[in-house]
Amino acid sequence: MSEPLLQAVNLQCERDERILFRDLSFSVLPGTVTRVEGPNGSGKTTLLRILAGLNDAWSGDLYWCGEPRAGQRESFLRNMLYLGHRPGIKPLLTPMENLRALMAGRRPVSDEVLSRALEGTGLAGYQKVPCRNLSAGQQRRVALARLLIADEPLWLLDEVFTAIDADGVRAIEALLQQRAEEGGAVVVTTHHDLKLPGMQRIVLGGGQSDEQ
Ligand SMILES: Nc1ncnc2c1ncn2[C@@H]1O[C@H](COP(=O)(O)OP(=O)(O)OP(=O)(O)O)[C@@H](O)[C@H]1O
Repeated sequence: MSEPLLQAVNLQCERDERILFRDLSFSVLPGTVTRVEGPNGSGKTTLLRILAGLNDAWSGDLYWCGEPRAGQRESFLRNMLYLGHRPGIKPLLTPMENLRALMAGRRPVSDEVLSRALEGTGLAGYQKVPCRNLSAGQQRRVALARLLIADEPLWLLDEVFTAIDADGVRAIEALLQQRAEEGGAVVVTTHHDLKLPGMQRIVLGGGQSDEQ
């Protein structure tokens, strides 16, 4: 079996004197999609932010490619893509400008590639419209265009299906599956009834983790 990209051992997180999860252990293997599920407030976003390195209020161990993640910050950040539950785009900027900003500090990408990614998420003709004039779903699609130019093997995606129509949902599902088939790994929180072959589930809020 291949080595996990990410491994969590006995993770625990407490918020406002309430334990969100404890003894949470799982491995994120290359070629897999993992769905984090649970009711509102069960800690899905918190867990994803912990995995992404954006939340330090936890105990336990996290490993990146078999080594403690803390000692591999640079490699981890270079190879991980995190999309938060808000689209995280700037309303005054156009989709092109936003996508360019989302790629900043990563690698140079031509306008042609950015434009094709926006077209790929259904935003043809909107590349130069300020994002404040786009619908909620279109704004989400600006952020999702980032996935079409992502070469990071690990994707951590928080509620990316929010405000997306049925065709868009199918397109995202296909994208997640494709990333896994290419040898990457995806961890996604969602209330959407995501079902993919071999999908691993992490159930928060009193449930248990298993594999479908
Ligand atoms: N910045 C914060 N400071 C203190 N408590 C917080 C903070 N963010 C979230 N919490 C608390 O942590 C708990 C888990 O929140 P979290 O957003 O991780 O849940 P979730 O499972 O993603 O919920 P939802 O399905 O509603 O998105 C909640 O009880 C929330 O009140």
